[in-house]
Parts: sequence; structure tokens; C-alpha cells
Amino acid sequence: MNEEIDREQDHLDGLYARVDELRREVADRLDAALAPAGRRGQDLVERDAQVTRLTARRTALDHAEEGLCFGRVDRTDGSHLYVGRLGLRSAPPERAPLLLDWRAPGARPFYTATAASNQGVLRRRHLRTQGRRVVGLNDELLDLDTDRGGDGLVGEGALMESLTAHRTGRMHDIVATLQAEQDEIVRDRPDGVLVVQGGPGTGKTAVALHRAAYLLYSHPTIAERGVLVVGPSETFLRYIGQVLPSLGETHVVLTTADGLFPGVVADRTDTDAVARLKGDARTAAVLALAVRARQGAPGAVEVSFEGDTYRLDADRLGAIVERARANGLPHNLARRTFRRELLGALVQDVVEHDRRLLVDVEEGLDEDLARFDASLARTLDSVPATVGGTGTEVDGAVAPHELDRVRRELLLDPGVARVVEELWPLLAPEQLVEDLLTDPERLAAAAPGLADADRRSLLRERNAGWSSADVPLLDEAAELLGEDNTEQRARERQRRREAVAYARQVLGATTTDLVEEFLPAVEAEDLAERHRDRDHRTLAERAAADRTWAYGHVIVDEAQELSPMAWRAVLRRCPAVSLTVVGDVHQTSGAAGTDSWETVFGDDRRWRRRELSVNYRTPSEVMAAAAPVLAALDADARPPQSVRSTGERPWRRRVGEEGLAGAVVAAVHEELRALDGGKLAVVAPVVRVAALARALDLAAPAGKVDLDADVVVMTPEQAKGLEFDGVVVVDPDAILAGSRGLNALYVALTRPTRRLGVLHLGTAPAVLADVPEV
Ligand SMILES: Nc1ncnc2c1ncn2[C@@H]1O[C@H](COP(=O)(O)OP(=O)(O)OP(=O)(O)O)[C@@H](O)[C@H]1O
Repeated sequence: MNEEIDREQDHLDGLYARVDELRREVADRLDAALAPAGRRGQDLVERDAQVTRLTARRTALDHAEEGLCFGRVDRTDGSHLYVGRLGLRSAPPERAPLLLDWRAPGARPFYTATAASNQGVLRRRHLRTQGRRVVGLNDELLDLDTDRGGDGLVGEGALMESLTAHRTGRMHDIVATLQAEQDEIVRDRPDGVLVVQGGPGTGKTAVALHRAAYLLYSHPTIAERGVLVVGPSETFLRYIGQVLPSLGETHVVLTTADGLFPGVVADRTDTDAVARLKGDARTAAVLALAVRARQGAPGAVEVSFEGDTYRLDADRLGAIVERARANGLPHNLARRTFRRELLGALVQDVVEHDRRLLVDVEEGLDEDLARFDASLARTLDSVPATVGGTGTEVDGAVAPHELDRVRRELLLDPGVARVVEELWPLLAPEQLVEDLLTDPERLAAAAPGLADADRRSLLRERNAGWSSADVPLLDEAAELLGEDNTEQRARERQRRREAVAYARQVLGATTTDLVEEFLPAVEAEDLAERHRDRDHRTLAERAAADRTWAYGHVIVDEAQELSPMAWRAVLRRCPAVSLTVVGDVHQTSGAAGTDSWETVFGDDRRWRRRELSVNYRTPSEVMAAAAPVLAALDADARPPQSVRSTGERPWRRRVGEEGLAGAVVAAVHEELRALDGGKLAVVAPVVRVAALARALDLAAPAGKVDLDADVVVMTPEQAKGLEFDGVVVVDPDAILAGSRGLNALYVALTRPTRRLGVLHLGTAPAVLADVPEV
């Protein structure tokens, strides 16, 4: 074996030597590209692209330093190949393949070959490395003689080593030990909605993140737009935050569902009933009606302009509103049409008014003369041109420039502007939703189908803050309202004109052999473009800052928690509809979440479903303790099959209320001793968390979870998606008493990779009666 290790070490040394060589090359080329040589437009554009490419390559080389090569496949034809975090070739001119990127099609057999279907593979070898050193090998011979049939695990030795290692508080990538059923999901085609249902610990999160890395590698159109990952909590995002960078991928934005609408802090709590109402898909229609209610007025309106009053009756106003709506633009953008149409109607009225005034003068009507005299001075400019021209004859025809002038005056008139603002106000999403949820009349008008009691439950005080259930409403409102960025675009156009002028100057100054007018115009434009676009933010930073960014692919984790309204917000992020949705309908805790994927995606033919059935996290002993909870939730559900047992039996202990804190502290010490390192979580109902954190002397502020601490206290909701070496569940009765209490308890019980204990007050809940009492 040692000889084998030595041989692999030699090979690995060769790979690292090549990596070092490439690093030097990339560094030299970056230096050259960034050198301030006299360059011109097109060169500069190319240089920027080159710098981006080289920087990405440098990042990939850096991230591959740890675990560069982790696998080898020996083929039946005598050839072999190595699989690793990135692809490497020898230096030109040979450019012989040295290492295959794990995502390349050729690497697939490493993950999927079995004795029964060996795909031309004789032996699969897992290399264990520490830094640049090979420290161990795991070999699997894929011939039918050695086939144990059975579990279908790939690279079992390496897998078990990874699964039994102490947790670190951070998820790590599983690129070396991805299993066949997982690999299939990772490489599935990108289009449509792929739903991955799987019980706790089946690797849904891990698979979804590797799928993101795979899609970014293999689909340039996705890489151009980046991937959005939506997770259940900030803590969870911190927990998974290192996985994609460790796979060399940075074109990724991680967010919670609350984060989809930047700038809002969702710290208000809704009751379950209100969260469900707000999350209902019908709320979209309520918001649409709320927007319509802000357009026009029910009756006639009067507009004062230069001392006269003009009246638009309900029919005329209604027609103007309809014309503004007819263009199908969002409210704030359609406002321009409304204003144009309204001004058009008023121009007619003003001109007609003035014309009548003059007709009256011509016909010598004495009673109007006084009024004419009073207004002549100010209307002199606005009389029809033919009248002004002849001084006597009135034929009613109006010169266009006169109409324009009246229109301009109306446009600048503050009174007219006020009327536009009243009839079609520029609205921010926050204002629309706030007005709707604080004004019974507005709400009644927008939600006529809602029962009175439901409407009352939705109403709240002004400035009461936002809840998670409000966030999709704000997003929907933003969509209905649109942003009127006319001014911003005008400013950008002006900046661009200035930049072009500046670029021409620069090109002229730096060019000795060409006079400026012979420079192709495009060069100045290019240079200006580069100034304009010289946005040094990464793709991920730009995408994260832009609510309307269209991602190439979206991953939703713990997706069972999303309400129908939240789904609308998520789908908006990916107009191309390329989504991976992973979750477990038995772990739903949110009131507006789902317990069936069919309810969420039922009629949509673009969705397909895959199942994961093997539990890599939770040993069979722990899963047996959780099984009655799952059965109580859903008699037809089968718990995922654990890949391993530990021999360590879960336990429960009855404690009294007074002694609870002390019992928790004692249990934590016992468990830490038994675990001999690693991470321990105390999972308790929300009302107990602060007191237990105090009893345990934990430093993290209330409500925050410190993933680096050896011991953490959290609620089942906060524990969602996380895992620990050991878990102590406190007061399961109180957890069960919450909404979706069985789901919450199921989540809590399925977090440990090794040990589980339960402290209950009074008799154990029936679903935990089988756990041995100690
Ligand atoms: N092929 C694998 N190789 C090594 N570890 C794996 C593999 N698949 C899953 N794991 C590990 O199993 C654990 C559970 O995975 P993960 O958190 O992705 O499961 P999950 O299905 O999202 O769980 P839950 O629904 O409970 O949140 C993680 O530690 C993960 O790294």
C-alpha cells in the first residue's frame, strides 16, 4: 500500500507543479494586462475581458489548492484518468490531459459506475489528501466477483470517513463522494423546474449546491447571468456559504426569501392566520386592484388653470384612465401616458375656452367683455394663431406651436401637477402596501371577496414594520408599480455624451500619428462605454443589488416553506424558468408553507420531480427515534434509509420545571464528553431559548446563532437545514404545541450526525415513548 501511496504522491506532485506553473503564468499575464501601456479603445475592451478571464482562472487555481485531485478511475482497457476540482493539461505543445474536472462528462463514471454496470471501469480509487500530501487510498474493484450487491454506495470507505468526521459548523463540499442518485440530479438538464423531494439528511442542500456549480461550469448562458440561491435563514446561508467558493464558483448570490426585497427588515411577526392570508396567491389580485384604485377618480374632477376652472366629467376622465391602462405598463410608467392624455384633454378645453372668449368679443357680447379685458393680458399668448394673426377673423383652427405652448404651460402649472398627482400618484411599493394594510376602506375596495373578519385581521397601525409575509407583497407591488427611471436614464445619457467627448479628447491626445477626425468613431464610443460600464463590482455584487436582475438559474432550498406569493417573487427572478427546488414537505414549519409539491406546481407542465431516499446524516438509531413522529405526520411516509449506524442509542429524561435549566447544563456536559469534540445543539421552543442560553453562559446575542461555538441554543425553525454531532431536544411538548408542531419536532430530532437526547417535562409525548428513558 505504501508503494501505491508513493506512486500517487509522485503523480500529485506533478499536478501541483503544473498548478504552480499555471499560477505564475496567470500572474505574469495579469501583470502585463494591467500595465499602463498606451492602449486604445478596442484594445482596452479586450484587455478588460482578458483580466476578467485571468482573475477567474487565478481564483479557480487558488480554490483547488485543497483537495486538488481526489479520484482515479482505472479502465478495463488499461488506461486511467484522474478526477479533481479543475481540469489540467500539460504545457503546450503536448497539452496532454492530466486531471479531469469533476463536472466534465468524462468524469461521470467516477460517480456512477457500479459492479453491475461498470461503464468500462475496473477500479475506482479515492485519494485522501492533506494539503499536498497523499495520506490514504480507498479502492473499489468493480467486478461482479467482488460485488456485494446491496447498498449501491459509491466509494463507501471515503464516504463513511466523510460522514463520521466531526462537524465544523460549516457545510463542506462532497465532490469526492457524490453518490450516483445525487450525481444524476446534479447533471440533470437545466430547463424548467426540477423539484427534489427527500427526507432529512438525504443531501438535498449538498446536491443543489453542486448542481449550481455544475450548471455554471457547463452552461455559459447560466454563468453569464449567475445563480441565485434562496435559503431559509441567515444562519443557514452562513452554514452553506463556503461550499460554492470551495468549488471555485463565485457567480452566485445567496439570500433568504426576506432578502428578495432589499432594504426592508422583516422583524414583525404575523399570526399564522395572517401569514396564510398574505401568502395566498389571491393576494396578487388584491394588490392589482389596490393599484387600479389609485388611478383616476370615481366622479368628475375640476382643474384650475390660470384663474379658470376646467371640468372633466367622469366619462372623459374614465376614458383617459383607460387609455393610460391600455398600454399595459406598470403604474408608475403608465403615469406618463395618463399625464399626456390628461394634458391633451385640458389643452383642448383651454384653447376652446380662449376661442370662445374671442368669438364673444367678435360678436360684441357686452357681458363677456369685462372678463375678456381681465384675462386678455395673460391669454394673449394662448389665443389661436389665426386669431392673433389677423386680429379680427376667428376660424377656430389652431397652429401646432400654439397647442404645444399651451401644453407646456399646463405641464409646468403646479395646480395641474397636483391634480395629476392626485389622480395617478407616483407610488413606492412600501406606500401602496402600507396604505392598503392600514386603511379599512382601501382594503375593502381591493379585497371585496375577503370575509370581514379576515380583512380586520390584516389591518394594522401605520409604521408598524414589516413581516416576512409582507416581503412578497412588496415585491409584487414593485412589479405592478414599476420604476419610473426616466430621469435617471436621461442623466445616464448625458453622462454618456460627456464620456464620449472626454474619450475623443483622450484618444486625440494619446495618438500622435492620427488626427482625431480619422479615428474611427467607434473607438471613442467603446472607450466611453467602458467608462460607463467600468463597474468594478463582481457579477454577484451587481446582481444582488438589482431587484430586477434575471438570473440564469435559481436554487430554492427548504422550498416547502415558501408561500404561493413568495413563489411568485422567486419565479420573477428567473424569467427563463430554470430552477432547482429542494425540500421536504414533512419538515414544513411556516404557516403559509406547503405539504405537497403538487399544490405548488400542480398544473405547470414545466416541473419534474426527483426523490432522494438515502439519509447520509442521521444514523439509523436516531432515525428510529424520529420515525413515530413522521408516522404521526403522514402515515404513508417512509423515513429515508440511514447509511450507517453508530451503536449510540438516543435517550430521554424526565425533568421538573425548576430543575430544567440545571438538567440542560448537565446534559450538555455529558454529551460533549461523549462526543469528544464536535458541535452540540440544544433545540428548544422559542420561549425557552433566551433562558437556556443564559444558563449555558453562551455569548451569542439573543436570536443569533454562532455557528463557530461548540454549543448553540436554537429553535427548531433556526435549526432547519443545519446539523450537529449531537442534539439535545428540550421540552418537546411545547414544540409539539406550536403550529405544525410535529414537523418542528421532526426537524429537531433529525439534526444530529451521532447523538440525540431529549429532556421532557412530565410524561414523554406519545411519539417519543419508545426512546429509552435514562
Ligand atoms: N455523497 C455524500 N458524500 C458525503 N457527504 C454527504 C453526501 N451526501 C450528503 N452528505 C452529507 O450529509 C449531510 C446532510 O446533507 P444535506 O444537509 O444536504 O441534507 P438535506 O437533505 O438538505 O437535509 P435536511 O432536509 O435535513 O436539511 C451533510 O453533512 C452532507 O455533507
